[in-house]
This record gives sequence, structure tokens and C-alpha cells, in this order.
Amino acid sequence: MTTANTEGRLPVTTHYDVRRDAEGHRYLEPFVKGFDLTRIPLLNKGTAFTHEEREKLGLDGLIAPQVDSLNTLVDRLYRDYVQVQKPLDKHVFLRHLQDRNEVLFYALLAAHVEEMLPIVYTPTVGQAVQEFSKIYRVPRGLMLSTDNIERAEQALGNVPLNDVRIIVATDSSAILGIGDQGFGGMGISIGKLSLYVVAGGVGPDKTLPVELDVGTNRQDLLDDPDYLGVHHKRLTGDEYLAFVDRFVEATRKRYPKAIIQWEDFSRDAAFTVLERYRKVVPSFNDDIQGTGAVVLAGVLNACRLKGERLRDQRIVLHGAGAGGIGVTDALRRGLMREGLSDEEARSRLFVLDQTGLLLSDRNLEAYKRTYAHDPASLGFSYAGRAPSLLETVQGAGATILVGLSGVSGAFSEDVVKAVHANTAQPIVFPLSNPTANCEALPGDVLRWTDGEALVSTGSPFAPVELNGKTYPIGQGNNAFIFPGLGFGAILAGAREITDEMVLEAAYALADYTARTHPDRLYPPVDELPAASIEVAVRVIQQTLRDGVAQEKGLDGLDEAALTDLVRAKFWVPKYLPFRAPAPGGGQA
Ligand SMILES: O=C([O-])CC(=O)C(=O)O
Ligand SMILES: [Mg+2]
Repeated sequence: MTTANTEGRLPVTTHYDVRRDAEGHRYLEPFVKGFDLTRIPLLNKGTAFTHEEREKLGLDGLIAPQVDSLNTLVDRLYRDYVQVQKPLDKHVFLRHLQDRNEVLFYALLAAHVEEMLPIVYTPTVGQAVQEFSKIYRVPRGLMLSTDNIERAEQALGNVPLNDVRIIVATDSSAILGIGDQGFGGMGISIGKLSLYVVAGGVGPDKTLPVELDVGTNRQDLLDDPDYLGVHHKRLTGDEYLAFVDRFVEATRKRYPKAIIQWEDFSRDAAFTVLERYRKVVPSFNDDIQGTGAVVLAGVLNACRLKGERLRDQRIVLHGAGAGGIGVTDALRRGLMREGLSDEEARSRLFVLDQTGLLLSDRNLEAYKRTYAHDPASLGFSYAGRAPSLLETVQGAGATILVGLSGVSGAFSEDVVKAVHANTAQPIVFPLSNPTANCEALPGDVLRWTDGEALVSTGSPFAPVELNGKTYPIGQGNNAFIFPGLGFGAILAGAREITDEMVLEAAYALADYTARTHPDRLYPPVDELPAASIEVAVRVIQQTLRDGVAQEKGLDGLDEAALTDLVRAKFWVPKYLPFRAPAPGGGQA
């Protein structure tokens, strides 16, 4: 309920208490009045407060006289937005709007998804993370650090939301392809959650971005007096795990229904954290599992376009971080679905780290060993300590080349042409983000292969024109997976995010694309919400098969009924009316 607590502080309640009247109409019950209403982003309606609301809510005289509709405000804001020139300034423009008037922010974003996604998300979010201390204005989300982790429960108690269902948490150790970003990684948690709302239908009051500020190893940040994070080196080992333990424990107490999406952890921490908590709290790692699923979906579609199967391919993956190994895992599962044994699947996968191909006679971290080849049975020779990318592509007869290395330009002309020499239609995915870290430009890949390559990238690229033909470049970004995966898991009340749920998300995306855009690898970005709905439905079905759904009443629902349910629960930006409590009115 919405009564002020006894100490007279801000009421301890959600800042967005949606209720329904007897006829089922949604409304908000004011728990603050007057000026404060214009300062709480989830409640503020700008000039859209009606005359009646202004009178009743103590806003008379505090707002410009004209009453606007949400649509009018969206149009007005969009006209302002297009005047802003630089991408980072556009990002700041939108973030400020989000911190001022959240419904308007989402209405604007929803109306211009394709245009604004590169601004709130990759690539511009990469720059926003790097400049985070400079662009920081008002707080958003939960900022845990070595200064307050001992009081994690108290800190979580301060979060003014009562029913958080999805958390994106990062320790900022490997943001996109740009490495350790210290406190600035908060920008990625915020950006991902905007997608959960606009593409995944999760209400903004159900989302919480979290920064786990365990320090940074970047000397330039430590030396910068304007850097807003804690000024010490990163915690490691037991201290690090104790920090994350405290966060998880406090979160479980405050938000027992919340799912945690681990984001942009460096390779070791990514695997350790995922395994340590995945049975404790429903959670998944976006870079390992989300990226894995999205790449599997695109590769399946590319194989379909070639008229071949995944099992016919030989796959080279450049990059053995969280993303690289996650994608390799997903492709291995995909190969096994087509009837291969685990060993046969692994024999078709060739993973390289900075040194070269993973070989069993190299001194490798545990998570890389699964994919190490025995040099004796490799069947091709090489010059150095480990085969280079070119040697591997040639020796292994690669038909697919996937980049998750963060190394700009790693897919040179000779490497791409070597894949083309092995197959008429090479599948080439330079996926590293943001744009500047991409392994190759799609236009180059297409030119080097006479337009025959099937290309997709992680960050957005304009369509390529070549010899009078236009090639749209699909965005193989986990944004096509995590919003639907998370939303489905929320609606099912999943007690765990199983590997099968993630795999099902991949097949759902592949099927959606094959049905709606048979000539493409991924849907266009403006179809993110539609694709996410399909992913969510299939994820719910998988939670039922896996026996992890805690929500009752889903069992008997067929696909059409589940789709109706997901659509009905999809949050859409709308200014709800403020009303006094309805006698006997139930909670939403
Ligand atoms: O954020 C993105 O665009 C995709 C992703 O998870 C990453 O690159 O780390
Ligand atoms: Mg990521």
C-alpha cells in the first residue's frame, strides 16, 4: 500500500503503483502530491497532467497552462532530438529525458526504435560508458561499491521500487569490446534495461540497473579526480566473490522474484559468477548465453539460405572470451541437435585466442580446454606455437568465420578470401562491439567475396550497395535474445534459467526470422518487440517442459493463448490517470 511510513520520509513503496478499477481500467494512486510529482520520472507527465489532476494533486500554477497529449509531446521531443548533432549528445538528451519523464522517454524510443537504438545502445553506449563520470547528472539504479557493500541490505532497501523483476548487473571488467571501464559500466546496465522495456515489454518499474564497483585496474581512471568510482584496484579472489555474494544475498531478500542478467564480466569472472549463482537465483550471462543464442539463430538461418545444415559446416571462432566460448557452446548444442555426438560437434569447432588456435598442448584456462584440439590429429601443419587465424581457416576448411575478439580489422582480406575458397557462400560474422572494434566492415567482406558472403555484425551497419544490389546487414546482437528470454522467464516465474531455455530462445528467433523475412539472417531492428514476444512464448513453453515454472495456470495454455498472454502483459508507454483509491478496487 501507499501510506507514508512513521518517520515521515518518502513513502516506502514502489514509485509506480499501478492499480485497476472494477472495470479493469489501469490508474495510478498518488502517494506523493504537488511538486514532487514533477520530479519522480515514473510519475511525471510534464504538460500532460489534466486540469482536473492539476487541481486535485496540488499542481495548480506549477505547470505551463497548455495540456498536451503524449503523442504531441513525442512529436515535440523528436523535433528537438533531430537538432542534436553528435551521437553522445543525443544519448545524453535521451538519458536526461528518461530521468525526467520516463513514459515519454519510452514513447519516443518506441516510435523510433531503429533510429534511437544505436544511441541508447551499441555503439554510442560504449562512448557513454567511457564518459560516464562526465555525463552523470542524477542517480539511477543501485551503485554498490567497496564503500557500502557491507550494508548491501540497507542499500537495497533504499531502492524506491517494490517489485523489481529484472536486474542487469555488471562489474565493468569487460564492457563490450572495450575492456575495464570501472564505475562507467553502469551505462551498459541502464542501456540494456531500456531494451528490456521497449523490446521486452517489462515495465520500467520492474527493472533495476546495478553497478558492482569492485574497483578498476585502469591507472588513468584511478588518477582522475573526476572519476566517480572507488579509487582502488579491483578486488580479486575471495574478496571479489564475497562482494558478489553479499549483493546476491541482499537481492534475494529484497526482490525474491528478480532475475539477474550478468553483463560484461571478464572471461574468468563471467564463468565463475554464472556457475556460482545460477542455481541460487534465476540468472544468466548475456555475453556467454545471450550472444551464444543470437549467433546460433543467425548461423542457422545462413545455413538455410545456403541449402545446407549446420552439421555440414566447419566453424572458426576468433576470440575466446565470454562471448567466444558462449557462442562455441551454443553452436555445439546446435550441432548435437542435428544428431552429432559431443565429440563430433567439437571436431567441427576451431576456437582461437590471442595466441592462436586452442591446442591441448598449450597451457590453457579451464574454460578453454573443452575446445582445445589435439595437435596430432589436427591434420594440418602450422608455423608458430599455435596456428594463426589464416592457417586455421585454410587448414580446417572453414565455411563459417565468427569474430568475438574485440580486435578491429582481424578479418583481413586474405582471411575472408580463404573462407570463400572453401565454400561458395561463406558465413562471416564480425560481431565485436562497438563499431570501432568490429573485426571487418561488412562492405569489405562483401566486396572481397563478390557479394556472396552471408554477413552480420554486432553493432548496426547501413545496408551495403554492391554491383547494383543492396545487402541489408542483420544485427547479430544479443538484444534479439535477452529481452524475450527475460520476459518469458518473468512471466513463467522461472526458478532457474536453464540452458534449454536459452537454446529454445535461439530456435524461436531463427524460426521468427525464417517465417517473416526468409531472405534475412536477423529481423530488422524495428521488429525487436515482435521477435521478443515470440522468444518469450517459446521460453515459457520450455520452462514448463523443464519443470522450472512457478507461475500457476500456464500448463493448459496452447501457443496462441500464451501469445495472447505475453501480448497482454507487454508494457506500453502510456500516461495513466491519477485517481484516488477506488473503494474495493484490486491491485493490478
Ligand atoms: O551490448 C551489446 O551490444 C552486445 C554485448 O552484450 C556485448 O558486446 O558485450
Ligand atoms: Mg555484453
